[in-house]
Amino acid sequence: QEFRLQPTPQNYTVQQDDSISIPRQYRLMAGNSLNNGTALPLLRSLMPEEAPDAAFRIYIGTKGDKVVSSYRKRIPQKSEGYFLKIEKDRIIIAGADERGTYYGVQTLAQLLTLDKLPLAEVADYPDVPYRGVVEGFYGTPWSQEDRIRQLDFYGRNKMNVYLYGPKDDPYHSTPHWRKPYPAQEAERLKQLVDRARDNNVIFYWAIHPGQDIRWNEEDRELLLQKFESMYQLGVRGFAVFFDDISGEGTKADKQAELLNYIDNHFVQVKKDVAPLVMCPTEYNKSWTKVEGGYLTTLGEKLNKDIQIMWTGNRVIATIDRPTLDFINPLIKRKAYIWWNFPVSDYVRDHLLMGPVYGNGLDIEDGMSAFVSNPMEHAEASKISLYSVADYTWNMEKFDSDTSWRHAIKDLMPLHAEYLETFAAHNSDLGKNGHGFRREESIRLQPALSALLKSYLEKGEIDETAYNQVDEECRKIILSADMLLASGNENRPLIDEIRPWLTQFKLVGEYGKTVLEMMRLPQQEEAFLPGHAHAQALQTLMTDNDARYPQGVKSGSGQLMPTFDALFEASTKQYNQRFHTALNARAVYSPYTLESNVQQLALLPTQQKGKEGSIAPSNEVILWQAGGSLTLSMDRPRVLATLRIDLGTKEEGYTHFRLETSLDGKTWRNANLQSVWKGYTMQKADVKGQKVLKIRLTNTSGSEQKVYFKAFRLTEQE
Ligand SMILES: CC(=O)N[C@H]1CNC[C@@H](O)[C@@H](O)[C@@H]1O
Repeated sequence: QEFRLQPTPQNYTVQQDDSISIPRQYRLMAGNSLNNGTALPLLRSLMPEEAPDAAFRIYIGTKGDKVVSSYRKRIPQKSEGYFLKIEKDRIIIAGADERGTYYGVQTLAQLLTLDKLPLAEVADYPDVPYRGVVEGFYGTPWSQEDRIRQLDFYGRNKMNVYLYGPKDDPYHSTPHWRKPYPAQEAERLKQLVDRARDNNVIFYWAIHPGQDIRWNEEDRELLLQKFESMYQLGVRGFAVFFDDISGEGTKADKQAELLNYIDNHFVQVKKDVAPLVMCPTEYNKSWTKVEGGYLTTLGEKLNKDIQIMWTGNRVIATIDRPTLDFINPLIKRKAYIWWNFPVSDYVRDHLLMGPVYGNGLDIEDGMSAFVSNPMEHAEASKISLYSVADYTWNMEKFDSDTSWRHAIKDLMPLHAEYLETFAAHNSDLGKNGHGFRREESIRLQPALSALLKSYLEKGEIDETAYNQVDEECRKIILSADMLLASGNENRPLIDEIRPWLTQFKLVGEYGKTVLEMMRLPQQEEAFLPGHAHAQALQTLMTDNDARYPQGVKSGSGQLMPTFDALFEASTKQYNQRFHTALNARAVYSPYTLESNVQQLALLPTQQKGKEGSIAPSNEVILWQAGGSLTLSMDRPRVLATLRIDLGTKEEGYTHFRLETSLDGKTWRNANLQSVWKGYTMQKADVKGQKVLKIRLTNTSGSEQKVYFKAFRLTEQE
């Protein structure tokens, strides 16, 4: 693929017919303003040979430095803007500010990867003021090495903020947000803060106190002391997240009072701290009752420089002009977008490796920030993050597919074609509680549907489509093997996605086996081995790695549904022809969920062996009075255990009634016994009971706010 600068610059011209060889030595003319910045160290790391008498010169400085005064008018008048010019005997890098100058050097770094330096002129600046990542997901927090690599990646891609807020860090959230980090963790955080500075990234440390904060002076002082301890580690950006909580901590006026206090007595006092950021409890439109006044209270009371985060019209949503036209007037400032993609903590059996698309290309003026909440798989998230960097720097010129392909090449240049095959078929989320879906297997979709359509409707094989799908299955198997054997090119990535690569290969083999079956439903003997092999592959694809209790899904959007449908159709044909009863069901979940509780209705059910479950939800569930959830079996089954965790203490369960039924008409109570304290995990005494349905109803007469952390059953052997 052709060379491109990343992110796409606002203005970039090259003299086509000319270039210079990269100077071995150069005389550096640097402005004083850069003395303790990171632009010079970066430049020196790229071009090591400084020589006072060298003919070639590099002029580098920020607006106001004498050394670049003659280029002053060429510097874009925009925060973090820069002017870069390569001439025969000199390079000029002039920034609107220190970070702009640093970005000019990052752009030069990319040009230096070419064999010869083009006589280029770049006048560049970012569209969105704050661009980057919020590590804000549930699940295994990123490791120290993950974060170091991420910060270097943000520097190269001109992202300027990283917000540290992993939900499962006990010192970020309940129970230890009031306590300073133990020495070892503190030291690691200090390393990250230093690495962020090297990459000109503002390191924000976020606190998530809302689940148990008390609105009193003691907690306020404890929170400020915690911020002070982080400031001592070098942190210069602070955030308070009030998402996914219920109870006292959700009050807007109290939240505003606390934030203003922090702003007035900490942020404004320190003078070298970035604007305070907060995540509201009502952080998306589907949960907001405007007349309730939560958002307007924040909009009116919060100091104007405090940033307010927003995930869009729903928890997981793309961002467009109507989204911003709704929220900005309410909060009386530009929303600080928290984009919940490619986060996968609600679909942990999937990887989200597809293109970044669906956000408006004309909304740069409507937001103060756009930060992505990524997957717990740091390296794999870089495909999306590369494109988020591209999109937020130059929105109008953003091209989703071009950016996606370059993101893949950036991640694994030597294996890009194989990683692209893998990523193309691992992008949809599958059925999920948020109803958010993505395109998958886009290029193969026409062949998949043509193959299926002709086979189902006419029992015929569309040879063109057949050959395309067959060829793709070959590429899938090859890609999986090539990536698994790719050695040190990007070992951290392969370590993260290895279970999905193994699964991906099985999907390819399953596809080939099903394609062979399609040719044989009239052959009494020859059909059988293929059918048996297909079933073996189905077993291997569902009983995958015990280390991934949440399961591992690959190609679930298009490939697997097509292959399963073809497996069923060919087997049904065979059974009709030879009056046999071969199993013709490929994918089979014996459990179905029905609910009139909006946030539960779409949750997928899972089965692994004798265990059945409803996928948990991360957010607080607004469970209306009389609302119920019913899990139905395909036939009566004998239960061993049922575990339900609503994340509430003992008394919370008194608001609910659990019932079982054998026929869906007559119901009997199953009472809930507590099995351990803390977040009470509940067990229902259904041992040995044969049931067809299980129903959980809010019988309290009023709306209940609970979590939905677990709903798991086991059947008797
Ligand atoms: C503001 C927000 O989205 N908070 C939560 C809850 N919503 C999305 C989840 O997947 C989490 O990753 C996220 O941390």
